Amino acid sequence: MLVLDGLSKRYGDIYAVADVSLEIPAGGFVGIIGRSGAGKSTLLRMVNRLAEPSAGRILVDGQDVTRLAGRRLHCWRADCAMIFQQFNLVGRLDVLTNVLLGRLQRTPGWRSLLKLWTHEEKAVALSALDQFDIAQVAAQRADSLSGGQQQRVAIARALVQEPRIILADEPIASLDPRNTKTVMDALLRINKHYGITVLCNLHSLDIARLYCDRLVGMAAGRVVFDGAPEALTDTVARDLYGLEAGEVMDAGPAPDTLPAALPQPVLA
Ligand SMILES: Nc1ncnc2c1ncn2[C@@H]1O[C@H](COP(=O)(O)OP(=O)(O)OP(=O)(O)O)[C@@H](O)[C@H]1O
Repeated sequence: MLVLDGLSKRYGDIYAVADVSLEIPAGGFVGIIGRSGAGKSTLLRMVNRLAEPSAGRILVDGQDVTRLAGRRLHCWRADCAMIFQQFNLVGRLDVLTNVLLGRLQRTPGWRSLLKLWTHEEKAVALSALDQFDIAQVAAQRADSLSGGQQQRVAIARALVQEPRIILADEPIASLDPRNTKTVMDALLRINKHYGITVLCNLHSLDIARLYCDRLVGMAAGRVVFDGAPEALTDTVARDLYGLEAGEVMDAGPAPDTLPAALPQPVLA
């Protein structure tokens, strides 16, 4: 169980995140939604301490990760795999090596320094690529792949990290609809097949409703909605997004009719 307890982050006079309290049981697929500047990225970045909270606590199975330092903080960061909008691969390295980089924090120091991977590690990395249908590009340079392929490599890298939580910050923001579906399906597979908790910032409300089992709506740093996707009515969504509502919502069909118009998630 991940518990955010009165979590805040202040930049000067601005509260990017203000007094957020959430309980997230292991194994959930939680979508964090809200308009630009609502505090979604800052919230995610506090979970793995890329951003230091100004107040509040983060508890994981009762352990206060806001107080961790040194090796224990390093271990916590290894438990949280991050997926970014811009993939964050090393473009000049081949795909397999990029995936193996996910093992760095779990590899003894001298081997990680020399980037000496065992046969078993390479097999695991290849198998991760295979799960997302991209094993055939393992030897290619990462920067030669399409955006959707690169994001699947990033997800494979996250998987070999053996995380407890995946923090995905707008993972589909730069992808077309077909790649959006492939990448969201990959995240869903990791969540359902391996039971890894996924916290995912999403701009598209329709995608969030389709893939997540819980939505957390943020506005001005605060949580203003927390519930099942079905509970998020169009009226609440319009309040949440204000002027951006037209961009993130379909023309208004009820959630139970949305899947017909959207790509269906695929669980392999
Ligand atoms: N390093 C920083 N320094 C100063 N202000 C910041 C910093 N990071 C975020 N903020 C501010 O905090 C608020 C929340 O930003 P955040 O990026 O968390 O929102 P968001 O919901 O993820 O938005 P977007 O969808 O546009 O990324 C914004 O007002 C932003 O300008």
